[in-house]
Amino acid sequence: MTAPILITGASQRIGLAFAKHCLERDVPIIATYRTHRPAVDDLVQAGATCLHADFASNAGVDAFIDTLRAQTPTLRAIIHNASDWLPESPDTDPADVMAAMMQIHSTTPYRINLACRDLLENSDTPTDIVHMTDYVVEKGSAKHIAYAASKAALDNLTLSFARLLSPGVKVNSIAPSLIMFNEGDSEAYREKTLKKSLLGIAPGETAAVQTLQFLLDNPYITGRRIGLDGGRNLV
Ligand SMILES: NC(=O)C1=CN([C@@H]2O[C@H](COP(=O)(O)OP(=O)(O)OC[C@H]3O[C@@H](n4cnc5c(N)ncnc54)[C@H](OP(=O)(O)O)[C@@H]3O)[C@@H](O)[C@H]2O)C=CC1
Ligand SMILES: Nc1nc2c(c(=O)[nH]1)N=C([C@H](O)[C@@H](O)CO)CN2
Repeated sequence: MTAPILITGASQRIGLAFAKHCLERDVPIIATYRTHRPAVDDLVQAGATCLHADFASNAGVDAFIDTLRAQTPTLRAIIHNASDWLPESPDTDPADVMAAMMQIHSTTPYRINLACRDLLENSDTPTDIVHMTDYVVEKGSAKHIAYAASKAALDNLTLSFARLLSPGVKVNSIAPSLIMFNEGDSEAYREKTLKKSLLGIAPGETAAVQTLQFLLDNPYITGRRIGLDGGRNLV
């Protein structure tokens, strides 16, 4: 029986694309969703186990962990993909922005990794944790300060968990910059953002899926950050 891959935040965009990619390769998937979309029903139809989870509170994280552990005795990988891209705003208390960003991007992966390490270690072949971070861990962000700090915390979790879980579990980050736009992004924003990298494109979900698969397939990379950013660091 092939151990399943857990991917969080898989009801849309990159998470959904990776879940579909795995199912097409007959790799079992446990996908979390917060919002029930038709895509969740499609994943179930395709054979995925879809679990509702809201990681905004520790109670929600712990309830998910209990459900996950009742679902499977082993995992092939954990992909921490769930994320909110919250900007600072005059309407929001900065303390609330920081708390929300740290909760989803740092506390949630931290608690799940510690509580579920045995599901990864119960394997006679290498297993993986992948943290989806962001290029801004290198540079910060003037408009998403708490978001960037929380992704930098996640980037650092990669180093600690790589040390803690070696040699059985590889732990890496993927640090994307623009992968895909959001509905409603203006033409002006799109034009400005495309110019931020050398390659000047929004590659789409496939670029992230390819990078995830590369890490799962590679037996000799751990504790590393893979920049998926079109050369943004050189602009
Ligand atoms: N898209 C891009 O260009 C870039 C993406 N990244 C990173 O790559 C990853 C994937 O990006 P993308 O696909 O755009 O991500 P999304 O913005 O689409 O978010 C992924 C999912 O996270 C889920 N989520 C958010 N908050 C919570 C919560 N409190 N509890 C449970 N689930 C939650 C949402 O669930 P639901 O919809 O079900 O409510 C959402 O579908 C993210 O970590 C992102 O930060 C980094 C740089 C660029
Ligand atoms: N959870 C999300 N994080 C991020 C998103 C997103 O849509 N959801 N988008 C970006 C931008 O594409 C940014 O990289 C453009 O410079 C960043 N993070």
